[in-house]
Parts: sequence; structure tokens; C-alpha cells
Amino acid sequence: MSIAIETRYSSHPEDFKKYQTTEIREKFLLEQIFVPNQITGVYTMEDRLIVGGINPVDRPVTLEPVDQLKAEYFLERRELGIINVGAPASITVDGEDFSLSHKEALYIGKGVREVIFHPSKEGEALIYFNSAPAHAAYPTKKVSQDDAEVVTLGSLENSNHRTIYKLLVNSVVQTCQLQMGMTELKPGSVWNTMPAHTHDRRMEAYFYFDLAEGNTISHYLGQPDETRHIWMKNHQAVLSPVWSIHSGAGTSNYTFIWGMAGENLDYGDMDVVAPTDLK
Ligand SMILES: O=C(O)C(=O)C[C@H](O)C(=O)CO
Ligand SMILES: [Zn+2]
Repeated sequence: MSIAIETRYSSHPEDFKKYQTTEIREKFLLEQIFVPNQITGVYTMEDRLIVGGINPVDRPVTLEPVDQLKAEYFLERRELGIINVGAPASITVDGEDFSLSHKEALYIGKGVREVIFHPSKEGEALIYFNSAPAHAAYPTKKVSQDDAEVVTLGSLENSNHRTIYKLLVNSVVQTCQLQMGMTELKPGSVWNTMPAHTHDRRMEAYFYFDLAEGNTISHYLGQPDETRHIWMKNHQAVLSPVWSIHSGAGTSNYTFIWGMAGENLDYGDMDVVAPTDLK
């Protein structure tokens, strides 16, 4: 079996206040997303999102059903969003071949029976994925940065100048509940999602990458008036329950992938927190 998905249960914000560093890391941090020739990830009970990485090195890796799903095949009742964070990748979806360049995305709909991830001929194949329960079968669609809805936010003066590429969002591709995109920080800027926000309607997961050797990111989580932090490395992911902010500051700039599932498909539905109200 080349797929290993760990179950993680939800946390109550009142309990979260009592967690020590180790418990915060065990419950929210995904330390090792990429394992050679494996699909590795977490099935979180936060909106039942599955978050993980795929790293085919010297043989193709197939998306097999996992026990948590009790399904004949992985996408029997689910949709899948993938973003290539490595070398040019090739993926076979029910017999059709797709090529993804670095930072390109692919939406794969419910009902697809076979997904195969191939080793890259040009370097390391590193594919990040999110999967959510789905009620309808929408077509598989490749989305590049040119197809994305793009917004630039922040400023160098505020150390938060960044470009948000909304890749798998409902203005670009039909999905059931999944939304995914990528935010690139400009050189000299280190803060993402500042001002911070929550959205009770959707949980979120982050995956940090393109962080230069020797650097780290302090990711902030918790209710706005009760925050904690997790020191994160390149190629690590973190879960954000609906009650939690999800913001971060790096010791240099970086890129991250955000993914959400839940009540609505409205990216702009956020409850923004003034920086001076954070505690
Ligand atoms: O830098 C940002 O701001 C973001 O990328 C925010 C995420 O897209 C997000 O949190 C969406 O809800
Ligand atoms: Zn958010």
C-alpha cells in the first residue's frame, strides 16, 4: 500500500487554550508531507478535508482508497485538488494524461476511478493535495497561474506585500466545496494574512514552500484573542479550525498554498481582525 492517511479529530477552542507546544504540534502540524513513493497525509475531522503530499520517485503512485473512506475507490464520494510544487509532473486521470508545470493546479472531480502520479523526468515530483467530500461530479480541469483570479495585497512598508492566485475557486472551476490557491510573498515581505481573519463557515489548511534554506516561519493559530504559534519548516502543512486565525511571519519570504472546505464557496467571506485586537 503506497498511501498512508492518519486521522485527526477536531479540537474545541476552550481545550486549545490549555495545549502545550507538543500537543499543538501533534494536533495541527503535518511535519512530513513528502515520503518517497508514497501518498502521505491527514484526514482531519475539520470539515473532513484530507491534506497531504505525493512524491513518486522511481515508480508511479496510485491514489488508492483508504480505510477511513469505506469506499470502493478514493474519489467515489470526494473531489480532489492538486498543486504541483516540484518538477514538471504527469498525472493520468481515468486514462487521460495531464502535465502540470511548477505551480499549476488540477481539479479532479467525484467519480474518477483511477488517478496515477508518475515520477518526473526533470527532477523531483512533489504534489500537494486537498480532498473534500463531494455531492456532484464536476469535470477534471487544469488551472495555470494565467487562468487564476489574481489579487495583490499589502505593501513592502507593512512587510506583507503578496500576490494571491485563486486557482481552484468557483470563478475559475466548478467544485463542490473545495477552494485552493497560492500566495507568493514578495522579497522583503514576510507576513501572510495580516490583517488576520477567521471564517466560521470554512476550515482551512496551509502548506508552506519556496522557503530558502536556513529559514523558518512562525505560523499563528487560535482565536484572535488567544493566539499561539507553531514554528514551521519548508514543505510542512498546518490545519486551521474554523475558530482559528491563520497567519504567519517568516524569517524571509516564501509561498504557501491555502485550501478550504465547508459551508460556502465565497472566498471573500471572512471576519477580519484588526492587528491591534490580536492577543
Ligand atoms: O495572504 C493572504 O492573505 C492569504 O493568502 C489568505 C488566504 O488566502 C486565506 O486565508 C483565505 O481564506
Ligand atoms: Zn482564511
